[in-house]
Amino acid sequence: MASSSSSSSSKKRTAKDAELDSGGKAAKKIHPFFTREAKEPEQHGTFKWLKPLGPKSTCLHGVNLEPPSRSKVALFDLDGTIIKTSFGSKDATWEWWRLQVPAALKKLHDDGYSVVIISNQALKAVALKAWKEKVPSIATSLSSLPFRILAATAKDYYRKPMIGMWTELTRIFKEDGVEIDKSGSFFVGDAAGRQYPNGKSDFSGTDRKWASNIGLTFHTPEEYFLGLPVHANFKLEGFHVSSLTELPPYTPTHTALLLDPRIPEIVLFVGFPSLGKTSFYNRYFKPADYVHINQDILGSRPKCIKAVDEALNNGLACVIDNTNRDAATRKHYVDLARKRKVPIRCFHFTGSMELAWHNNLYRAFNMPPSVASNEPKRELVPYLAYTSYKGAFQEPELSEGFSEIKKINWVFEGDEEVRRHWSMWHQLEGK
Ligand SMILES: Nc1ncnc2c1ncn2[C@@H]1O[C@H](COP(=O)(O)OP(=O)(O)OP(=O)(O)O)[C@@H](O)[C@H]1O
Repeated sequence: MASSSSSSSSKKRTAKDAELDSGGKAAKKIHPFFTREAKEPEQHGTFKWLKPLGPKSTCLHGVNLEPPSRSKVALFDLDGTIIKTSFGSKDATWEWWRLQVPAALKKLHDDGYSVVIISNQALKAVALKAWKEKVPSIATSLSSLPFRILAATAKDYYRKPMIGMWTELTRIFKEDGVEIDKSGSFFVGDAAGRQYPNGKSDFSGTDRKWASNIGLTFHTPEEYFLGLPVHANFKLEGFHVSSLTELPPYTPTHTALLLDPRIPEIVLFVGFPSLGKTSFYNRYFKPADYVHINQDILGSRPKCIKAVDEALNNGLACVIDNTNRDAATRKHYVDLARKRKVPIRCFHFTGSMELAWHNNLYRAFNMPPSVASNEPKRELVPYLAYTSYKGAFQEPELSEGFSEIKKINWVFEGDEEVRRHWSMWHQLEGK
């Protein structure tokens, strides 16, 4: 089935598939550079690169001297904050962002803070190699300052504004018996979404989003190092769940979700990947013993059709939980319903592509343990699956042979902790 072919592979993604990033492009594979170095710490003067973190070693981890784990943490972005931006440069030269920076960092250490640098560095291998040489050279200039650095080298869970580097940091501190005091800690970064009177704006708002996701006080470098007034005019771009309007869970039409009296029928779902179709099935149809038909699980459309046929033979109703994006795909099931003389209802999940992509990132990277322990582990579905759904989508129509089309709206379900995670900024690239 064309519509679900992209999502169908998603439940069985291999590690290779999972390296696809948003935009459907092949993500940077982990360069052998990382795997070679992973074994031994690399010592450069007082600085050493430790074993990279994460299942795919995509989070570089280094320390200058022996940084103490303290409950108050002063966190800094690197490029455009501690040093002048030289992003992607292939040489290891650098300059302080402003001359005040080293003394300010030293003072924080003396005042009882842990100093930690948090950086996005999804660079090509040559630039990354230069960058890895640059950090020890910065450390040499800060030789008496113990600090820790974490750097996300891929477009994954570690990349700001995703909170992976924070999760690792809290874990490292916990191993030292230290709970980070969020209210006494702060983050300084230049990617603040600032809008300027001349019409220009910051290249992104990623640092401010990261602080907001975690609940940390945020400062720009100008505010923190130079004492300039707070720059209040900022705009964070991209999808945030606060933009969703509240809607009823489904359109009131002539039938309830479950038919009364219950008869064998086909319920066919239509909607972007990760828009909550399976969750909806589990919540409403599973308890009513509807058979779950899913091409990701069964492997092919003929197998789905066979399974539907068998369910109907046994007097059961079933749900086709695929993306079913176009009329040609849906026709296979409409024809089967006609042949078996049972009704077929279409449930169209109307949430946007932005919401679906957001849920995809949430599901792959940011579900709280209470949800993750109840759902199968799912890799990130490539962005291409969303754009191809959108490109080929045909609005379902009664004339296709449905007895009813019900619109299913997104309604958040979950407790405060689930909402906290789901409401974070989820983004792998762009603004
Ligand atoms: N109503 C909801 N409230 C909160 N979270 C939800 C809700 N529905 C789904 N989710 C979460 O969104 C993510 C995607 O949901 P789900 O896996 O059900 O989507 P799907 O449409 O079946 O995806 P696919 O087509 O890729 O199989 C999951 O992590 C799920 O926990």
